[in-house]
Amino acid sequence: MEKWKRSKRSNDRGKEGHVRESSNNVDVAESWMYRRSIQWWWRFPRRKKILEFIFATTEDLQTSEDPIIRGLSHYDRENEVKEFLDNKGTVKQLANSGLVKIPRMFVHPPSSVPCSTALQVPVIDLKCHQSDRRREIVNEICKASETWGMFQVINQGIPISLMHKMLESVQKFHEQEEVKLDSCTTQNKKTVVHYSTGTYNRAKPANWRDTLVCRFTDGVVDPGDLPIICRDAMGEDILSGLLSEALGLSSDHLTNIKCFETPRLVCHYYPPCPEPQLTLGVPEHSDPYFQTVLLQDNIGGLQVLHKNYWVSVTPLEGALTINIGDLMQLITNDRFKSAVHRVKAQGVGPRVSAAIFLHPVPKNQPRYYGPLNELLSPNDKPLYKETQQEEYLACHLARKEETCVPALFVHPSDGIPTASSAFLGGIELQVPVIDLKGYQSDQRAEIVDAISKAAEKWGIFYLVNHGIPSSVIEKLLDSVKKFNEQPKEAKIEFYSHEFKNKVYYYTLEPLLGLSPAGWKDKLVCEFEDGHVDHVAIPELCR
Ligand SMILES: O=C(O)CCC(=O)C(=O)O
Ligand SMILES: [Fe+2]
Repeated sequence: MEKWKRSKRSNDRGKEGHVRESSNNVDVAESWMYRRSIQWWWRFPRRKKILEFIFATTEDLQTSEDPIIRGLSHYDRENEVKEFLDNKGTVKQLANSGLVKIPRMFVHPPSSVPCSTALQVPVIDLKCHQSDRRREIVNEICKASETWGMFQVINQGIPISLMHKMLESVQKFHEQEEVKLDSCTTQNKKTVVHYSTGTYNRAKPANWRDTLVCRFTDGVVDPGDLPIICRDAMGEDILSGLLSEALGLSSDHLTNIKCFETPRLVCHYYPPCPEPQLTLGVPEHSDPYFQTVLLQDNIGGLQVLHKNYWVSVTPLEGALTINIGDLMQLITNDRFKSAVHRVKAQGVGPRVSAAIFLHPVPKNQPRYYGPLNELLSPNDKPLYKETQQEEYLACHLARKEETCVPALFVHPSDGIPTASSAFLGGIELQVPVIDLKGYQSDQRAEIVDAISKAAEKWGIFYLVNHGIPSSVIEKLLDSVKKFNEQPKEAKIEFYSHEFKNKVYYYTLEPLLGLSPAGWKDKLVCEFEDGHVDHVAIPELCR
């Protein structure tokens, strides 16, 4: 499962991530590097960001309206979190305080994926689903689940007045004079209700929303525990039948294997945000369950990733949004796609939504799910091993933790595995080590032979006994470290993208281009004519 997630993301990014320069006006008198730097510098407006970043004061960074610049500013997160929690700890409370700049902890890195208004999430009319239109509806659901992983349904039989009532009650809950966090965490045998505005003890950006979660732990849902709209189970019986048929299975198949056994109700409240371009209500994710049924109000903000574009799920009166989850993708062996989606913060609102996540059987009766045999033809390989929900969830959460690197630095995966053992399939995988001892005497022929082989096969090798004292090597590494660890002010005199200089220090070079940033800062000292200009070198490194 982990594998597909990574490659899926990286493919998406890869498509737009690698734009190469073409240099048609070749002037042989100029060095390639210099020409390229000039082209970059003038061609892309992102050079402005570099200038802003270099010359910014801490205050400029902290108040910039640019998410890249603001996101690079340092801040005392612990203090911000404390202040937020001391001040009642809800985003609604924060929004109501009249602030014009959002706290730094809410700043999310910008997405490198563009938005599209040309594409439209499918809308499927379920009217007459039990009669002559059923075949047509099943086909539409099948196509939408295979290509989008998300669609809206209308005429599913739930009265619009009930939908409004549900959203109103969510709004009322969140707008209570004082929502007491502790008293909301009630626990009885059947239901756990948990009110939260997020987890702040991680380095990840905080989300611009408050959330109420109701979990029905043992799978036995007491209708009295549920808001009225959920008592109709959001029409999930209808959908379960239609989805089963869309897969060519009998209509009770998904119900029989208990895909939708345990619902979890999540009620979100997204207050209006003074800087909506800097934050997110829900960051990019897929739902790690079988299916989600979502009711949203008319504010908008939900977006789904499709063909490498963010596409808005336009609010439609009386519609429910159906979202295929990871486990559905797993049992259909990738036929149905789990939708990657996010919720953008809005300047207006509040926005209110209620989602029902459909899980399989509860924790105390674990059940394993793998690609369904019924869906595998003799030539199909199951793409996933069997897993149970808890195991999958743990994996999903761990993966979420990994991805807190700003989008600017995310590189597409090359898909090449790393050989962690020295032997792979019986072949020795170790970079050659060549001992230079005796290179001027009897060992010379042997050494030359080893170098020739290593150069042909590997293109890289270690040298030992090369005559450079280890104290010199240590000193060099130490000076590199010391140079980089100096305060910004000490390094700024070397900061340059003019590759004509003999010594230059730079970082974030891709702000000039379109490829992802490297996780490094770089000091370059060029001695083209073999003449080392000591004065040009930073003192620490001489
Ligand atoms: O509020 C929404 O529109 C979507 C929320 C969501 O994606 C989630 O809770 O997983
Ligand atoms: Fe979601």
